[in-house]
Amino acid sequence: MTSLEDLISTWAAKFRTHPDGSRLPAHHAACLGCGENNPHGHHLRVHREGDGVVARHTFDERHVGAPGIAHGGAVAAVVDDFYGFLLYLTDGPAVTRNLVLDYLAPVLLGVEYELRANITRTEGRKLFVEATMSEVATSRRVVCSTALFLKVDVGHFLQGEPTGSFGQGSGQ
Ligand SMILES: CCCCCCCCCCCCCC(=O)SCCNC(=O)CCNC(=O)[C@H](O)C(C)(C)COP(=O)(O)OP(=O)(O)OC[C@H]1O[C@@H](n2cnc3c(N)ncnc32)[C@H](O)[C@@H]1OP(=O)(O)O
Repeated sequence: MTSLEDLISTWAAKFRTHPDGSRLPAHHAACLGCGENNPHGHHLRVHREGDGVVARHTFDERHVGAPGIAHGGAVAAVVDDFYGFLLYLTDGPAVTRNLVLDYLAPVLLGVEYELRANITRTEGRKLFVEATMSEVATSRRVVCSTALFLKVDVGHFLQGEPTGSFGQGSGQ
């Protein structure tokens, strides 16, 4: 199994190295939002677009809240993880301190949505970010969000105990 220290060394190398239009790497292979090896995960595929990030995502029966409608917590998880890709365009890791979502309309299962996010401003350790989620077919906006990320050093990530599948796979 890959150690957390190994993961940290590969993750730190991912900052500021991505050409415009390129696919951004997963946070790690077991990540709930984007990891290829997480059977409960959302398997987000995110690209850089200028100073922002963009992705398309479809929720399925694993994410159901009301019948046919994505659970609000699942939507928040996707938006939170999606923000985590903006960090690759900065100079180091940060974590979510504050996450705000406006659920403007139900997010429907089986419907494709486009997510977009960008950094609105930075103040020292603080990264203020915003995101939207819109239905691809109609451009109807269903979620808008703001969040505050705080830069941390890599020691922050040594607070947890890695579990069995942590770190396996390419993380792409
Ligand atoms: C490299 C390794 C990688 C490994 C894999 C990575 C995967 C990544 C996956 C990513 C997945 C997606 C992402 C995820 O899911 S990240 C997972 C979810 N997030 C967390 O677990 C974070 C938990 N929280 C903490 O650990 C601490 O609270 C942190 C470290 C964040 C800050 O604790 P710290 O003690 O350091 O900070 P502070 O309390 O002095 O505050 C600092 C400053 O901030 C200001 N402030 C606070 N709140 C607000 C507010 N609401 N509006 C405006 N300002 C606010 C505050 O006044 C102060 O300002 P100033 O007085 O300095 O001016």
